[in-house]
Amino acid sequence: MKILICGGAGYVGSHMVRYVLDNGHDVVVYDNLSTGHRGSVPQGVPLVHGDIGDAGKLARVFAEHRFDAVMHFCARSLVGESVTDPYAYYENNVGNTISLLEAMRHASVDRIVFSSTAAVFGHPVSDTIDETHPTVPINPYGQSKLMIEQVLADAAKAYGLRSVALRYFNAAGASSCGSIGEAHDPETHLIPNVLKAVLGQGKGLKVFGTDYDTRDGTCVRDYVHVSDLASAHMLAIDYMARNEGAFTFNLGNGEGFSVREVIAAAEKVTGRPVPHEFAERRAGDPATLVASSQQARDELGWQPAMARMEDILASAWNWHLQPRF
Ligand SMILES: NC(=O)c1ccc[n+]([C@@H]2O[C@H](COP(=O)([O-])OP(=O)(O)OC[C@H]3O[C@@H](n4cnc5c(N)ncnc54)[C@H](O)[C@@H]3O)[C@@H](O)[C@H]2O)c1
Ligand SMILES: O=c1ccn([C@@H]2O[C@H](COP(=O)(O)OP(=O)(O)O[C@H]3O[C@H](CO)[C@H](O)[C@H](O)[C@H]3O)[C@@H](O)[C@H]2O)c(=O)[nH]1
Repeated sequence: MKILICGGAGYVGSHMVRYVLDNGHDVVVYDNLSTGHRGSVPQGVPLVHGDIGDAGKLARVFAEHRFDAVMHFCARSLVGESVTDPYAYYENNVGNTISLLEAMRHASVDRIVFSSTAAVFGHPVSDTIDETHPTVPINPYGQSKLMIEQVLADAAKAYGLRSVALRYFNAAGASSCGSIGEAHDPETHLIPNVLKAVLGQGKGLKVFGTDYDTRDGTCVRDYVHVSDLASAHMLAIDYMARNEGAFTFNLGNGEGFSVREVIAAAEKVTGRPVPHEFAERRAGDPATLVASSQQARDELGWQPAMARMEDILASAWNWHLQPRF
């Protein structure tokens, strides 16, 4: 197969590129490098430096290659920024995604895997979140992703588009070879900030909130390894070959870790203390987000291989010791 990976220079996308290549398929990366890195795209993989909002450039790429499917990782994805600058989020995550979908339609490419998020659910009403959980996003980021899930459902009916929206919980970890990892600037995610604190990098780790209704007062999240997210995308491509329509799956390991537990596990894995201080709650953080991924296991045949927190942290630590870009 030949797959167009939009956002393939970013964190999750660059792990996807390697996974697709390792499985013997061809890849073209399309990325505007707004948050991605040229250096994270492997040598020899075509990288088109372009924006998915640029209909002309997209049309040329679709005319030049015959793609079997698209994987779409492009987004703005900072929850706080989405609250202060919602236009930018709706423009990129909704408007530009529709431009990509239009380009696919014109080129008769009818399969897409879309990066959705646990942020579509808002405040959970059950201990674990499955696909039947209500979707009531509490910020424009989550809302923008939910809007595209709706667009994909409508496009299935109107144009016969096949799609799988994968709602990742908290993506984490790095490639086993240590060549790529999580390199956002600014970095807002917990695990990289914990490991930077170990290394004395960054502004110092702050634990946002200690008065949540959780076992130790800090927020609980379900961390899922990037390579397991990648395997789910390949399974989603297989799934679309067998099934017509628009589908959504939740991707997590079904186990929650509090911020304090992540810090403790990082101290164990690195053998070093994690300097940190306690701070006010961060706006827009639900207390607990834990997935039920039974549907992904049953229907996609998904089996996470790096589900243990120690393994996730060890892979991230390996990269943080020698970040390449
Ligand atoms: N990281 C997580 O924990 C997480 C969790 C849930 C969902 N997601 C979603 O997964 C996807 C990937 O996340 P990530 O952490 O790898 O983000 P990232 O910022 O590292 O990667 C996004 C990539 O898309 C590119 N991009 C953005 N807008 C573009 C545009 N208009 N045209 C072309 N390229 C564009 C960026 O340059 C970057 O390379 C996003 O859609 C995000 O919302 C991430
Ligand atoms: O320096 C930090 C960073 C994070 N946290 C806490 O650690 C937990 C995890 O925070 P992350 O920023 O790592 O991830 P989020 O849970 O905020 O993830 C949200 O944003 C992601 C995209 O950035 C995904 O879309 C995801 O689905 C969505 O829930 C939160 O309780 C947060 O308050 C800290 O205490 N200190």
